[in-house]
Amino acid sequence: MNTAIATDLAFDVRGLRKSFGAQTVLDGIDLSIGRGSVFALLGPNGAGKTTTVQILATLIKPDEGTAVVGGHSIADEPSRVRRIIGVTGQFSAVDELLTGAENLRLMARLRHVPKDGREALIERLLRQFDLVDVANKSAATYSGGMRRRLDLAMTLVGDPQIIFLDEPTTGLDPRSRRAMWDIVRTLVAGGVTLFLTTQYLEEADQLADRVAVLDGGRIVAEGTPAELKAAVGEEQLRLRFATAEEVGKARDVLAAVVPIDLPAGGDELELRVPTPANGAAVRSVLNALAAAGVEPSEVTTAAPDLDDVFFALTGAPTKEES
Ligand SMILES: Nc1ncnc2c1ncn2[C@@H]1O[C@H](COP(=O)(O)OP(=O)(O)OP(=O)(O)O)[C@@H](O)[C@H]1O
Repeated sequence: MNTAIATDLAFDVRGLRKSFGAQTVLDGIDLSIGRGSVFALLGPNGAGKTTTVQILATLIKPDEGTAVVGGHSIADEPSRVRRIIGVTGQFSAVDELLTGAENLRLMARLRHVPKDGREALIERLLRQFDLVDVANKSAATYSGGMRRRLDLAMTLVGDPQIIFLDEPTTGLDPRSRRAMWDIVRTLVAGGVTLFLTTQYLEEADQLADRVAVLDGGRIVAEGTPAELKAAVGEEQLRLRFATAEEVGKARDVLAAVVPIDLPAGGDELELRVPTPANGAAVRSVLNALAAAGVEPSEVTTAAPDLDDVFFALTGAPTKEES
């Protein structure tokens, strides 16, 4: 019996909870994600991103809560959910002993792609994912980027409506990361819904229509990347100093000028000061510093990034679990 629920939502998630032993990993997660959009679940290592994906992909069960994925309840119709999703995770489905083409062929059989369409599909995917030249080489010889592309190509066999990408670019070099982003953009143009997890703020910013920030088992913020950035002001002054001592001094001086805790910058020699990017505002910051005898070695203005958003929301920089 098909008890599909009519909805414009690809995901309708209410009150998901999950603990492992005494450790509460998800402490009440609600999500509404429209069809055809890219959603990014952003959080540091150990925040519970993979656990969320595993629950929504019906690989593990939540302790509490409900989720409707592509119109099907994960509790009542897990096999229907499985039929319309594809999952690429940190544990890839690629069989290293097989070639790229053989991996795709195996997946086509598993996904019941009709026999007469299989080879054409495999050729198309090899082309789409730039794997034609290595199609007949064993996957064990592939670079990290090639393996990730093959994994994603395998996920597309069977035309899933919803694709989970669990940290798709972790460990890839910048070039492979950009290549993966381009592939993701092509997928979205084709109409699929993407549920992406990432620790990279820039990745969420680049790809996602909406972002949710997961911290301490809860969603601490949700919105478009632009909305989240707006939460920390439109502009910031980035001040770089020569020594940590100068940074400390500047922090004390600016505490009187800017009435918020200053987030640390990309490294400990940078301070990020939320301020309008106009002459008067910038001058007042620099004058206050000069009066105290602290001179930044470098001054730039920039839009805040999602690192700043994370700091503003949680009072701490993104932290990996210890
Ligand atoms: N099967 C399990 N048994 C016990 N603990 C688990 C299990 N799966 C996950 N955990 C724990 O749950 C927490 C969240 O893990 P999860 O993998 O969901 O985080 P994550 O946000 O995906 O992190 P990462 O970026 O490291 O993959 C971690 O502390 C992890 O050790």
